[in-house]
Amino acid sequence: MADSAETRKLVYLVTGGCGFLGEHVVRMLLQREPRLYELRVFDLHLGPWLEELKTGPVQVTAIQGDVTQAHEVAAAVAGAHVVIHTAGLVDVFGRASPETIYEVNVQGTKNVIEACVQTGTRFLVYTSSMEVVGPNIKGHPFYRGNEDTPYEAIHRHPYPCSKAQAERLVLEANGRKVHGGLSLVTCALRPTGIYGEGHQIMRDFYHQGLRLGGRLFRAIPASVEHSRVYVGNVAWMHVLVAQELEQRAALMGGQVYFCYDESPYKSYEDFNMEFLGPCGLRLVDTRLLVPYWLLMLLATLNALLQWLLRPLLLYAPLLNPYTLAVANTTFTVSTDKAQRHFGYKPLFSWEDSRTRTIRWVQAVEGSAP
Ligand SMILES: NC(=O)C1=CN([C@@H]2O[C@H](COP(=O)(O)OP(=O)(O)OC[C@H]3O[C@@H](n4cnc5c(N)ncnc54)[C@H](O)[C@@H]3O)[C@@H](O)[C@H]2O)C=CC1
Ligand SMILES: CC(C)CCC[C@@H](C)[C@H]1CC[C@H]2[C@@H]3[C@H](O)CC4=CC(=O)CC[C@]4(C)[C@H]3CC[C@]12C
Repeated sequence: MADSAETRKLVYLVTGGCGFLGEHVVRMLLQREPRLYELRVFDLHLGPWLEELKTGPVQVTAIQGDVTQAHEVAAAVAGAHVVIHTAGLVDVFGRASPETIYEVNVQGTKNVIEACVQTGTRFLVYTSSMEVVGPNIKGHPFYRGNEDTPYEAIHRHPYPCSKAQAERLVLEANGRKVHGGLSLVTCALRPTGIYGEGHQIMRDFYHQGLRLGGRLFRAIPASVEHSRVYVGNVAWMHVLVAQELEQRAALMGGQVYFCYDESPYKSYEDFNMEFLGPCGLRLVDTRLLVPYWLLMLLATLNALLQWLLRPLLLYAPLLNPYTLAVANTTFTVSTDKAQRHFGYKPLFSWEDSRTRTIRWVQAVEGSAP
């Protein structure tokens, strides 16, 4: 569509717009939404990179705010046509308290919904998570499942519990009357493990490998497969849903969609090695040396240490009972619901996603050959 002033009339708000996914959503909107007049980026922590975005035809408004504060959310939402709500505490490492996780992920989402209703914003896209489904506390595998696959979604950990509650609130809000008398149209997207430029856990793995002399020690059997999805494709799905939600409200309203692309099914560690291998790391297979019971013992000791040290410092290693359980339970998605409902196709191929991620690891860690 030609870039002309009369086509630019929409106001978008992205909460969590300075996060790993949020930044990619912001940049994707600027590249792929020709109707954009104003892009509001709402985050607790604003990134300096936002300044470079203010030189284009779209008005980029940086809003430092807290989704737990209803009045701040209402002020940011007022006048927006679409809200893409990605803000959240993504914590399975014990960094934040369960109360804080609930406050941000559930109460924060309630505040966004109520702000849409009070100010008349009609379209809300929520970033949910695969964790709303599983893996469950019984360790049941979810093998090539889709949005309709029966699965006993039982959670105890604060993070998946909070995401499940928030998703339910968003879906239940679909159809509510907003200020002005029209209906709210909501939709929730469920990414699996997101990877790509800006993925902090990938960076943590790389640093761990450097500390261990260029080696990482396998803790997860190669047979345990996880679905992963490239951040650029997750961002693209968010933008496409936002663009299609008005025209396809009857079909898409109140629906959930897994985020997927052509990334291969692999164990979490083997998948990471697709990027860390070309950066010089090697995965040492230690399944004979480090049996599961020993890993469970180490994970439990980490949790105990975290609890003991909490008054003094934050000790939050990757390995804890929850991450070990999730990593050791197959969770793979096979679906085309997003394509059937709103024509989604991945924007980035697996080869492109892999190359971009490798280049990012090499660039940020100075390991380029
Ligand atoms: N990283 C992953 O593998 C997956 C992430 N998700 C979901 O995607 C969303 C984004 O996750 P990531 O980008 O990975 O996390 P992130 O931590 O990089 O980004 C979250 C953003 O939300 C902001 N935020 C946190 N608390 C806030 C508050 N009280 N008020 C305003 N902003 C606040 C943070 O400052 C951050 O910029 C989250 O909702 C998460 O649950 C879903 C599936 C997988
Ligand atoms: C035994 C090892 C030390 C474990 C290392 C891998 C773990 C840190 C990660 C294995 C699976 C990851 C989670 C999964 O991708 C699903 C997720 C969805 C989200 O919404 C947020 C992130 C996460 C919980 C993700 C976190 C890291 C793992 C537990």
